Amino acid sequence: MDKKFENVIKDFPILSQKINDEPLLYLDNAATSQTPNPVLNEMVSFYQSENANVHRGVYTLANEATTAYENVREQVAEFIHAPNAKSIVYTRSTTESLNLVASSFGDLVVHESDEILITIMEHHSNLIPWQQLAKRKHAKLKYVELADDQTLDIADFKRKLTERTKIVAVAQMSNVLGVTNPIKEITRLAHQQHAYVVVDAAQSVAHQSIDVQDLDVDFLAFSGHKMLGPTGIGVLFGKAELLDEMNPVQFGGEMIEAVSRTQAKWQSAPWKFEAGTQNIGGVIGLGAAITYISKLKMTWIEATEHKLLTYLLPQLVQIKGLTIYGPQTVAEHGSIVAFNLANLHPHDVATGLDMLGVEVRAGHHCAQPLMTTLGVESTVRASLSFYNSLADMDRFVYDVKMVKEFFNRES
Ligand SMILES: Cc1ncc(COP(=O)(O)O)c(CNc2co[nH]c2=O)c1O
Repeated sequence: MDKKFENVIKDFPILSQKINDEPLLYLDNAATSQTPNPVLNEMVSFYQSENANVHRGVYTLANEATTAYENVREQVAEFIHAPNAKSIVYTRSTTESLNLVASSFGDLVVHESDEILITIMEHHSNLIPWQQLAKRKHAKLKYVELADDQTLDIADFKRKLTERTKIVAVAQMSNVLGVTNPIKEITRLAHQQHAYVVVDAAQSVAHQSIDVQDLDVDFLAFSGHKMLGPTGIGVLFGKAELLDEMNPVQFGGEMIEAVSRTQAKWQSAPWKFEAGTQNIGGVIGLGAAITYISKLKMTWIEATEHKLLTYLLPQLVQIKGLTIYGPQTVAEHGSIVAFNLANLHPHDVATGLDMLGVEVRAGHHCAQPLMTTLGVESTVRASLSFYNSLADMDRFVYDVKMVKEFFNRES
Protein backbone atom coordinates (compact mmCIF):
# COMPACT_ATOMS: atom_id res chain seq x y z
CA MET A 1 0.00 0.00 0.00
CA ASP A 2 1.19 3.58 -0.61
CA LYS A 3 2.76 5.95 1.91
CA LYS A 4 -0.56 7.72 2.34
CA PHE A 5 -2.10 4.47 3.58
CA GLU A 6 0.67 3.93 6.13
CA ASN A 7 0.05 7.42 7.53
CA VAL A 8 -3.72 7.03 7.49
CA ILE A 9 -3.73 3.79 9.45
CA LYS A 10 -2.02 5.58 12.37
CA ASP A 11 -5.14 7.74 12.74
CA PHE A 12 -7.26 4.67 13.63
CA PRO A 13 -5.76 3.10 16.78
CA ILE A 14 -8.94 1.00 17.17
CA LEU A 15 -7.76 -1.07 14.21
CA SER A 16 -4.59 -2.19 16.01
CA GLN A 17 -6.36 -4.16 18.73
CA LYS A 18 -6.85 -7.89 18.97
CA ILE A 19 -10.21 -9.67 18.89
CA ASN A 20 -10.27 -13.23 20.30
CA ASP A 21 -6.44 -13.09 20.31
CA GLU A 22 -6.40 -12.34 16.58
CA PRO A 23 -5.59 -8.96 14.95
CA LEU A 24 -8.86 -7.09 14.32
CA LEU A 25 -9.99 -6.99 10.70
CA TYR A 26 -12.92 -4.53 10.60
CA LEU A 27 -15.14 -5.15 7.59
CA ASP A 28 -18.46 -3.65 8.74
CA ASN A 29 -17.99 -0.10 7.42
CA ALA A 30 -21.47 -0.06 5.88
CA ALA A 31 -22.89 -0.25 9.42
CA THR A 32 -20.59 2.44 10.77
CA SER A 33 -17.15 3.70 9.83
CA GLN A 34 -14.31 4.12 12.31
CA THR A 35 -13.50 7.61 13.63
CA PRO A 36 -9.96 8.92 13.08
CA ASN A 37 -8.03 10.71 15.84
CA PRO A 38 -8.17 14.14 14.13
CA VAL A 39 -11.99 13.98 14.31
CA LEU A 40 -11.97 12.85 17.94
CA ASN A 41 -9.36 15.48 18.86
CA GLU A 42 -11.43 18.24 17.27
CA MET A 43 -14.49 17.21 19.29
CA VAL A 44 -12.52 16.96 22.56
CA SER A 45 -10.95 20.35 21.92
CA PHE A 46 -14.38 21.88 21.31
CA TYR A 47 -15.71 20.55 24.61
CA GLN A 48 -12.53 21.51 26.43
CA SER A 49 -12.30 25.10 25.26
CA GLU A 50 -15.20 26.26 23.08
CA ASN A 51 -18.34 24.58 24.41
CA ALA A 52 -21.43 26.76 24.78
CA ASN A 53 -25.01 26.55 23.55
CA VAL A 54 -25.45 28.05 20.10
CA HIS A 55 -27.63 30.93 18.87
CA ARG A 56 -29.35 33.27 21.39
CA GLY A 57 -26.20 33.67 23.48
CA VAL A 58 -24.94 37.26 23.89
CA TYR A 59 -21.50 36.37 25.19
CA THR A 60 -18.24 35.59 23.44
CA LEU A 61 -18.10 31.83 24.05
CA ALA A 62 -21.65 31.37 22.73
CA ASN A 63 -20.93 33.50 19.71
CA GLU A 64 -17.77 31.51 18.95
CA ALA A 65 -19.64 28.20 19.34
CA THR A 66 -22.38 29.50 17.02
CA THR A 67 -19.79 30.53 14.46
CA ALA A 68 -18.19 27.07 14.59
CA TYR A 69 -21.62 25.39 14.31
CA GLU A 70 -22.65 27.47 11.30
CA ASN A 71 -19.24 27.21 9.64
CA VAL A 72 -19.75 23.44 9.47
CA ARG A 73 -23.05 24.03 7.70
CA GLU A 74 -21.12 25.96 5.05
CA GLN A 75 -18.61 23.10 4.94
CA VAL A 76 -21.35 20.51 4.43
CA ALA A 77 -22.88 22.60 1.63
CA GLU A 78 -19.50 22.77 -0.10
CA PHE A 79 -18.89 19.01 0.45
CA ILE A 80 -22.03 18.05 -1.49
CA HIS A 81 -21.91 21.09 -3.81
CA ALA A 82 -25.18 22.52 -2.46
CA PRO A 83 -25.95 26.09 -3.64
CA ASN A 84 -25.78 27.48 -0.10
CA ALA A 85 -25.77 26.57 3.58
CA LYS A 86 -29.48 27.36 4.03
CA SER A 87 -30.27 24.14 2.17
CA ILE A 88 -28.49 22.08 4.84
CA VAL A 89 -30.58 20.84 7.80
CA TYR A 90 -28.85 19.14 10.73
CA THR A 91 -30.63 15.99 11.92
CA ARG A 92 -29.59 13.04 14.04
CA SER A 93 -29.21 10.58 11.15
CA THR A 94 -30.18 9.53 7.65
CA THR A 95 -33.23 7.92 9.21
CA GLU A 96 -34.37 11.17 10.83
CA SER A 97 -33.69 13.10 7.61
CA LEU A 98 -35.81 10.73 5.52
CA ASN A 99 -38.62 10.72 8.10
CA LEU A 100 -38.61 14.52 8.07
CA VAL A 101 -39.06 14.61 4.30
CA ALA A 102 -41.78 11.94 4.32
CA SER A 103 -43.77 13.43 7.18
CA SER A 104 -43.43 17.10 6.26
CA PHE A 105 -42.88 17.42 2.52
CA GLY A 106 -44.73 14.17 1.78
CA ASP A 107 -47.70 15.48 3.71
CA LEU A 108 -47.79 18.56 1.48
CA VAL A 109 -47.48 16.96 -1.95
CA VAL A 110 -48.95 13.44 -1.68
CA HIS A 111 -52.75 13.06 -1.87
CA GLU A 112 -55.23 10.21 -2.28
CA SER A 113 -54.53 8.00 -5.32
CA ASP A 114 -51.11 9.61 -5.88
CA GLU A 115 -48.12 7.28 -6.27
CA ILE A 116 -44.85 6.98 -4.36
CA LEU A 117 -42.13 5.08 -6.24
CA ILE A 118 -39.26 3.45 -4.35
CA THR A 119 -36.96 0.53 -5.17
CA ILE A 120 -36.94 -3.00 -3.76
CA MET A 121 -33.34 -2.48 -2.58
CA GLU A 122 -34.22 0.28 -0.10
CA HIS A 123 -33.09 0.18 3.52
CA HIS A 124 -36.06 0.23 5.92
CA SER A 125 -35.22 3.88 6.71
CA ASN A 126 -36.10 4.78 3.11
CA LEU A 127 -38.99 2.35 2.87
CA ILE A 128 -41.13 2.46 6.00
CA PRO A 129 -41.55 6.29 6.06
CA TRP A 130 -43.03 6.03 2.51
CA GLN A 131 -45.15 3.00 3.47
CA GLN A 132 -46.57 5.03 6.37
CA LEU A 133 -47.14 8.10 4.20
CA ALA A 134 -48.96 6.01 1.57
CA LYS A 135 -51.19 4.52 4.28
CA ARG A 136 -51.91 7.94 5.82
CA LYS A 137 -52.76 9.53 2.49
CA HIS A 138 -54.40 6.49 0.78
CA ALA A 139 -51.70 6.79 -1.85
CA LYS A 140 -50.09 3.90 -3.75
CA LEU A 141 -46.57 2.67 -2.92
CA LYS A 142 -44.82 1.04 -5.91
CA TYR A 143 -41.50 -0.79 -6.05
CA VAL A 144 -38.94 -0.81 -8.86
CA GLU A 145 -37.62 -4.37 -9.13
CA LEU A 146 -34.11 -5.69 -9.81
CA ALA A 147 -32.82 -6.61 -13.27
CA ASP A 148 -31.38 -10.10 -13.91
CA ASP A 149 -27.90 -8.92 -12.88
CA GLN A 150 -29.36 -7.61 -9.57
CA THR A 151 -28.83 -3.98 -10.47
CA LEU A 152 -31.88 -1.69 -10.62
CA ASP A 153 -34.21 -2.47 -13.54
CA ILE A 154 -34.36 0.95 -15.20
CA ALA A 155 -36.90 -0.29 -17.76
CA ASP A 156 -39.13 -1.23 -14.80
CA PHE A 157 -38.55 2.23 -13.32
CA LYS A 158 -39.68 3.85 -16.58
CA ARG A 159 -42.77 1.63 -16.71
CA LYS A 160 -43.78 2.44 -13.13
CA LEU A 161 -43.07 6.18 -13.28
CA THR A 162 -46.37 7.84 -14.22
CA GLU A 163 -48.06 11.24 -14.12
CA ARG A 164 -49.45 10.12 -10.75
CA THR A 165 -45.96 9.70 -9.25
CA LYS A 166 -45.35 12.48 -6.71
CA ILE A 167 -42.25 11.14 -4.92
CA VAL A 168 -39.37 8.95 -6.11
CA ALA A 169 -37.22 7.76 -3.18
CA VAL A 170 -34.04 5.85 -3.98
CA ALA A 171 -30.74 4.82 -2.43
CA GLN A 172 -27.71 6.17 -4.24
CA MET A 173 -25.84 2.99 -3.12
CA SER A 174 -27.40 -0.21 -1.79
CA ASN A 175 -26.21 -1.35 1.66
CA VAL A 176 -26.56 -4.95 0.45
CA LEU A 177 -25.93 -5.16 -3.29
CA GLY A 178 -23.17 -2.54 -3.40
CA VAL A 179 -24.68 -1.13 -6.59
CA THR A 180 -24.74 2.61 -7.27
CA ASN A 181 -27.99 3.68 -8.91
CA PRO A 182 -28.10 6.16 -11.86
CA ILE A 183 -29.45 9.03 -9.78
CA LYS A 184 -28.98 11.74 -12.42
CA GLU A 185 -31.02 9.80 -15.02
CA ILE A 186 -33.64 8.79 -12.47
CA THR A 187 -34.01 12.44 -11.44
CA ARG A 188 -34.23 13.66 -15.05
CA LEU A 189 -37.01 11.17 -15.81
CA ALA A 190 -38.83 11.85 -12.51
CA HIS A 191 -38.79 15.61 -13.08
CA GLN A 192 -40.33 15.10 -16.53
CA GLN A 193 -43.35 13.73 -14.62
CA HIS A 194 -43.11 16.57 -12.08
CA ALA A 195 -42.19 14.07 -9.34
CA TYR A 196 -39.83 15.00 -6.51
CA VAL A 197 -36.67 12.94 -5.91
CA VAL A 198 -35.43 11.95 -2.44
CA VAL A 199 -31.99 10.31 -2.35
CA ASP A 200 -30.71 8.15 0.49
CA ALA A 201 -26.94 8.76 0.41
CA ALA A 202 -26.13 6.94 3.66
CA GLN A 203 -23.83 4.47 1.87
CA SER A 204 -22.56 6.61 -1.00
CA VAL A 205 -21.46 9.71 0.93
CA ALA A 206 -18.25 8.05 2.19
CA HIS A 207 -17.27 6.44 -1.09
CA GLN A 208 -17.98 8.89 -3.91
CA SER A 209 -18.18 12.62 -4.55
CA ILE A 210 -21.71 13.97 -4.44
CA ASP A 211 -22.87 17.04 -6.41
CA VAL A 212 -26.52 17.68 -5.57
CA GLN A 213 -26.77 20.48 -8.14
CA ASP A 214 -25.42 18.31 -10.94
CA LEU A 215 -27.74 15.47 -9.88
CA ASP A 216 -30.56 18.02 -9.52
CA VAL A 217 -32.09 16.01 -6.65
CA ASP A 218 -34.72 17.66 -4.47
CA PHE A 219 -33.61 16.06 -1.21
CA LEU A 220 -30.56 14.03 -0.14
CA ALA A 221 -29.87 12.44 3.26
CA PHE A 222 -26.80 11.02 4.97
CA SER A 223 -25.24 10.32 8.40
CA GLY A 224 -21.97 11.50 9.91
CA HIS A 225 -21.11 8.09 11.39
CA LYS A 226 -20.92 6.49 7.94
CA MET A 227 -18.26 8.97 6.86
CA LEU A 228 -15.69 8.96 9.70
CA GLY A 229 -17.82 11.24 11.91
CA PRO A 230 -19.59 10.58 15.23
CA THR A 231 -23.01 9.01 15.65
CA GLY A 232 -26.02 11.24 16.31
CA ILE A 233 -25.43 13.75 13.53
CA GLY A 234 -27.04 13.56 10.09
CA VAL A 235 -27.81 15.90 7.24
CA LEU A 236 -30.82 16.60 5.08
CA PHE A 237 -30.11 18.59 1.92
CA GLY A 238 -33.24 20.15 0.46
CA LYS A 239 -33.79 22.64 -2.35
CA ALA A 240 -34.36 25.96 -0.54
CA GLU A 241 -37.76 26.61 -2.07
CA LEU A 242 -38.99 23.19 -0.91
CA LEU A 243 -37.63 23.57 2.64
CA ASP A 244 -39.37 26.95 2.80
CA GLU A 245 -42.72 25.28 2.03
CA MET A 246 -42.28 22.55 4.64
CA ASN A 247 -43.69 22.69 8.17
CA PRO A 248 -41.48 21.68 11.10
CA VAL A 249 -42.34 18.38 12.77
CA GLN A 250 -40.62 19.04 16.10
CA PHE A 251 -41.35 22.14 18.18
CA GLY A 252 -39.56 23.97 20.97
CA GLY A 253 -36.63 26.30 21.50
CA GLU A 254 -34.38 27.74 18.78
CA MET A 255 -36.79 27.04 15.89
CA ILE A 256 -39.10 30.00 16.57
CA GLU A 257 -39.09 33.70 15.76
CA ALA A 258 -41.85 34.62 18.22
CA VAL A 259 -44.33 32.78 20.46
CA SER A 260 -47.56 34.02 22.03
CA ARG A 261 -50.11 32.16 24.16
CA THR A 262 -51.83 30.91 21.04
CA GLN A 263 -49.42 31.27 18.14
CA ALA A 264 -45.84 30.60 17.15
CA LYS A 265 -43.91 32.01 14.21
CA TRP A 266 -41.18 29.76 12.88
CA GLN A 267 -37.63 30.66 12.06
CA SER A 268 -36.77 30.29 8.36
CA ALA A 269 -35.19 27.10 7.03
CA PRO A 270 -32.97 25.34 8.01
CA TRP A 271 -33.34 26.56 11.62
CA LYS A 272 -37.10 25.88 11.82
CA PHE A 273 -36.27 22.16 11.58
CA GLU A 274 -33.69 22.24 14.40
CA ALA A 275 -35.80 22.33 17.58
CA GLY A 276 -34.03 22.30 20.93
CA THR A 277 -30.34 21.99 21.62
CA GLN A 278 -28.78 20.18 18.71
CA ASN A 279 -25.84 17.78 18.74
CA ILE A 280 -23.30 20.62 18.67
CA GLY A 281 -20.34 18.34 19.38
CA GLY A 282 -21.55 16.00 16.65
CA VAL A 283 -21.64 18.92 14.19
CA ILE A 284 -18.05 19.78 15.09
CA GLY A 285 -17.13 16.13 14.51
CA LEU A 286 -18.93 16.11 11.16
CA GLY A 287 -16.96 19.17 10.08
CA ALA A 288 -13.69 17.52 11.15
CA ALA A 289 -14.67 14.36 9.21
CA ILE A 290 -15.27 16.41 6.06
CA THR A 291 -11.88 18.10 6.56
CA TYR A 292 -10.24 14.67 6.96
CA ILE A 293 -11.89 13.26 3.82
CA SER A 294 -11.05 16.39 1.85
CA LYS A 295 -7.38 16.09 2.86
CA LEU A 296 -7.36 12.41 1.80
CA LYS A 297 -9.23 13.35 -1.41
CA MET A 298 -12.29 11.37 -2.43
CA THR A 299 -10.51 10.33 -5.64
CA TRP A 300 -7.87 8.54 -3.52
CA ILE A 301 -10.57 6.91 -1.38
CA GLU A 302 -12.47 5.73 -4.48
CA ALA A 303 -9.28 4.43 -6.14
CA THR A 304 -8.14 2.65 -2.95
CA GLU A 305 -11.50 0.95 -2.39
CA HIS A 306 -11.76 0.02 -6.07
CA LYS A 307 -8.32 -1.60 -5.86
CA LEU A 308 -9.43 -3.59 -2.80
CA LEU A 309 -12.63 -4.75 -4.46
CA THR A 310 -10.90 -5.61 -7.75
CA TYR A 311 -8.55 -7.80 -5.71
CA LEU A 312 -11.21 -9.35 -3.44
CA LEU A 313 -14.19 -10.11 -5.69
CA PRO A 314 -12.45 -12.53 -8.12
CA GLN A 315 -11.05 -14.48 -5.14
CA LEU A 316 -14.43 -14.72 -3.42
CA VAL A 317 -16.23 -15.98 -6.56
CA GLN A 318 -13.67 -18.79 -6.74
CA ILE A 319 -14.83 -20.21 -3.40
CA LYS A 320 -17.05 -23.24 -4.10
CA GLY A 321 -20.54 -22.84 -2.62
CA LEU A 322 -20.17 -19.09 -2.10
CA THR A 323 -22.94 -16.91 -3.61
CA ILE A 324 -22.37 -13.18 -4.01
CA TYR A 325 -25.50 -10.97 -4.16
CA GLY A 326 -25.57 -8.01 -6.51
CA PRO A 327 -23.62 -7.68 -9.76
CA GLN A 328 -20.71 -10.07 -10.16
CA THR A 329 -18.49 -7.51 -11.91
CA VAL A 330 -16.31 -5.02 -10.03
CA ALA A 331 -17.41 -2.25 -12.36
CA GLU A 332 -20.96 -2.42 -10.99
CA HIS A 333 -20.07 -3.38 -7.42
CA GLY A 334 -19.22 -0.84 -4.70
CA SER A 335 -17.27 -1.52 -1.50
CA ILE A 336 -20.04 -3.72 -0.07
CA VAL A 337 -20.13 -7.49 -0.66
CA ALA A 338 -23.08 -9.52 0.61
CA PHE A 339 -22.66 -13.27 0.28
CA ASN A 340 -23.68 -16.66 1.65
CA LEU A 341 -21.91 -20.02 1.95
CA ALA A 342 -24.03 -23.01 0.88
CA ASN A 343 -25.73 -24.83 3.76
CA LEU A 344 -24.30 -22.44 6.39
CA HIS A 345 -26.34 -19.89 8.34
CA PRO A 346 -24.94 -16.36 7.94
CA HIS A 347 -24.83 -15.96 11.71
CA ASP A 348 -22.63 -19.05 11.99
CA VAL A 349 -20.31 -17.71 9.29
CA ALA A 350 -20.07 -14.31 10.99
CA THR A 351 -19.51 -15.92 14.40
CA GLY A 352 -16.81 -18.12 12.94
CA LEU A 353 -15.13 -15.12 11.35
CA ASP A 354 -15.40 -13.20 14.64
CA MET A 355 -13.51 -16.04 16.36
CA LEU A 356 -10.76 -15.29 13.84
CA GLY A 357 -10.88 -11.52 14.54
CA VAL A 358 -12.81 -10.66 11.37
CA GLU A 359 -15.80 -8.37 12.01
CA VAL A 360 -18.56 -8.63 9.40
CA ARG A 361 -22.32 -8.15 9.56
CA ALA A 362 -24.87 -10.96 9.24
CA GLY A 363 -28.62 -10.52 9.00
CA HIS A 364 -31.20 -8.86 6.81
CA HIS A 365 -29.40 -5.48 6.92
CA CYS A 366 -32.75 -3.66 7.45
CA ALA A 367 -33.66 -4.61 3.90
CA GLN A 368 -36.15 -7.47 4.39
CA PRO A 369 -38.16 -6.94 1.19
CA LEU A 370 -34.84 -7.14 -0.71
CA MET A 371 -33.93 -10.36 1.12
CA THR A 372 -37.27 -11.84 0.02
CA THR A 373 -36.56 -10.81 -3.58
CA LEU A 374 -33.11 -12.43 -3.33
CA GLY A 375 -34.75 -15.60 -1.98
CA VAL A 376 -32.89 -15.52 1.35
CA GLU A 377 -33.66 -14.53 4.95
CA SER A 378 -30.26 -13.03 5.60
CA THR A 379 -26.71 -12.79 4.31
CA VAL A 380 -23.17 -12.24 5.50
CA ARG A 381 -21.85 -8.81 4.48
CA ALA A 382 -18.31 -7.49 4.26
CA SER A 383 -17.97 -3.75 3.68
CA LEU A 384 -14.61 -2.18 2.97
CA SER A 385 -12.95 1.15 3.59
CA PHE A 386 -9.74 2.85 2.55
CA TYR A 387 -8.13 1.76 5.82
CA ASN A 388 -8.35 -1.91 4.79
CA SER A 389 -5.43 -3.35 2.84
CA LEU A 390 -4.77 -5.95 0.14
CA ALA A 391 -3.24 -8.14 2.85
CA ASP A 392 -6.55 -7.79 4.72
CA MET A 393 -8.32 -9.12 1.63
CA ASP A 394 -6.02 -12.13 1.43
CA ARG A 395 -6.65 -12.84 5.10
CA PHE A 396 -10.41 -12.41 4.70
CA VAL A 397 -10.57 -14.91 1.82
CA TYR A 398 -8.41 -17.35 3.77
CA ASP A 399 -10.58 -17.00 6.91
CA VAL A 400 -13.82 -17.47 4.91
CA LYS A 401 -12.38 -20.73 3.59
CA MET A 402 -11.34 -21.74 7.13
CA VAL A 403 -14.87 -21.10 8.46
CA LYS A 404 -16.40 -22.99 5.55
CA GLU A 405 -14.12 -25.96 6.18
CA PHE A 406 -14.73 -25.89 9.94
CA PHE A 407 -18.52 -25.95 9.70
CA ASN A 408 -18.59 -28.47 6.86
CA ARG A 409 -16.31 -30.74 8.87
CA GLU A 410 -18.67 -30.36 11.83
CA SER A 411 -21.74 -31.27 9.78
C1 LIG B 1 -28.84 2.70 2.67
C2 LIG B 1 -29.07 3.10 4.11
N1 LIG B 1 -30.01 4.04 4.38
C3 LIG B 1 -30.24 4.44 5.65
C4 LIG B 1 -29.54 3.89 6.70
C5 LIG B 1 -29.83 4.39 8.11
O1 LIG B 1 -28.69 5.12 8.55
P1 LIG B 1 -28.72 5.67 10.06
O2 LIG B 1 -29.95 6.53 10.17
O3 LIG B 1 -27.44 6.43 10.23
O4 LIG B 1 -28.81 4.45 10.93
C6 LIG B 1 -28.56 2.92 6.46
C7 LIG B 1 -27.83 2.29 7.63
N2 LIG B 1 -27.29 1.04 7.31
C8 LIG B 1 -26.82 0.17 8.21
C9 LIG B 1 -26.74 0.30 9.53
O5 LIG B 1 -26.17 -0.88 10.02
N3 LIG B 1 -25.94 -1.73 8.97
C10 LIG B 1 -26.34 -1.09 7.84
O6 LIG B 1 -26.30 -1.55 6.70
C11 LIG B 1 -28.32 2.52 5.15
O7 LIG B 1 -27.37 1.60 4.84
